[in-house]
Amino acid sequence: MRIGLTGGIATGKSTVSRLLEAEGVRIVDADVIARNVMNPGQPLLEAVAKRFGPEFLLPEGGLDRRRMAEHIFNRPEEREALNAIVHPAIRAEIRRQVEAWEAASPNVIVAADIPLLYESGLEELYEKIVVVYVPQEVQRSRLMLRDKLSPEQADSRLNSQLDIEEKKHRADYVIDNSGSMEDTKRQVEELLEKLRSR
Ligand SMILES: CC(C)(COP(=O)(O)OP(=O)(O)OC[C@H]1O[C@@H](n2cnc3c(N)ncnc32)[C@H](O)[C@@H]1O)[C@@H](O)C(=O)NCCC(=O)NCCS
Ligand SMILES: Nc1ncnc2c1ncn2[C@@H]1O[C@H](COP(=O)(O)OP(=O)(O)OP(=O)(O)O)[C@@H](O)[C@H]1O
Repeated sequence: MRIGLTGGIATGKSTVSRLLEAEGVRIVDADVIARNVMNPGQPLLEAVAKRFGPEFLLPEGGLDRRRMAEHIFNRPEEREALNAIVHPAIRAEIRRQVEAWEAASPNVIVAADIPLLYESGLEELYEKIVVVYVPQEVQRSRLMLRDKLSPEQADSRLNSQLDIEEKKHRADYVIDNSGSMEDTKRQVEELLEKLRSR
């Protein structure tokens, strides 16, 4: 069974992924894949340098992530340009990993953790979609704290994504991660019970 796991930036997708993994769910992580397709030497980096300029690459050959983040999160057209270069490769690799887990064991539950699942129109690829939700104020303060961002930097990232309330509204299942870790863990267990009894 294929589950899409999404939410907004810093709502707790990785936290929920770890809880699911401890219960035997196989995880495919789009952020990790996105990083790997831009490791030094990866062909996509050439396309990035061609479109954005060589100053977006580090001397060691990898992507200058900080610089690219500053550049794209306030500029929708530039963000779209980066997405157009990297998203096809990310999608192909997500698919490859999901299929590999399924081929390895027939009854497995695979959860693909994809922050931009709705923004990229990937709903149809998953049987059920789980949204990890916190209210935007909680999201904003956890984001600033974790990534040491200014309020302006945090807001530009938040504004680059579909509103978390909209994602909650569209979800098949919602995990509310605004309470304690224990509370989230209980919800994850309940979710798995529902998924396994289907
Ligand atoms: C811009 C980059 C270099 C910034 O790197 P940085 O290390 O600061 O952030 P990181 O990759 O850990 O992403 C953190 C979060 O930002 C959000 N985010 C990242 N890219 C985007 C984007 N193109 N649009 C909207 N939100 C995004 C996601 O919620 C993600 O979980 C990097 O995010 C990137 O390469 N983005 C393009 C690929 C992408 O879309 N990745 C996210 C989904 S697969
Ligand atoms: N229930 C909770 N209570 C308090 N803090 C939490 C809780 N869940 C997660 N956090 C913290 O909030 C931050 C965001 O969580 P996490 O990294 O899991 O989010 P994410 O959705 O995976 O983020 P991203 O989209 O950037 O990958 C982290 O610093 C995490 O430690």
